[in-house]
Amino acid sequence: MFQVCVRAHFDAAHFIRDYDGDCSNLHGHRWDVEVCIAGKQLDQLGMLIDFKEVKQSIRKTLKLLDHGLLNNLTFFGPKGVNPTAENLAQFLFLEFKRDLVIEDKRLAWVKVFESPDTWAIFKED
Ligand SMILES: Nc1nc2c(c(=O)[nH]1)N=C([C@H](O)[C@H](O)COP(=O)(O)OP(=O)(O)OP(=O)(O)O)CN2
Ligand SMILES: [Zn+2]
Repeated sequence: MFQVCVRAHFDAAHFIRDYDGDCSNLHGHRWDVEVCIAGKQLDQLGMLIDFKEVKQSIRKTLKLLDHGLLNNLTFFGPKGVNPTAENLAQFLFLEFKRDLVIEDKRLAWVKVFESPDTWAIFKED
């Protein structure tokens, strides 16, 4: 089994509703995002998937979030879930899964770093 992973980042603000502490105030992060695709079969070039393909898809999605307020997205709005690293990892997983054409491969996991020392991972069971 191979895994091909790409890292990208974006900057965005958020606040965590009902949080007992500073994180309920509006503040920003540089969010680092890692996306990994898994599969068994390499192509004739020896690639599971071209890094370029993955980067294009990720950059397109992250551009929509860059310099924005995550709480403004419906997913993280008043009727949605809080924009924690965990929920952001799930949100991005669903976005990438919809956008990436990966045929015989699968989206293995998405990792979201809120800081160099703190991160969350979402993957399907
Ligand atoms: N499991 C999670 N815990 C927390 C999340 C999260 O997304 N998932 N988010 C936050 C806040 O967004 C906050 O910005 C980060 O808090 P913290 O790590 O405490 O940040 P500090 O810069 O204050 O860290 P120090 O090391 O204490 O300076 C909170 N928790
Ligand atoms: Zn935060």
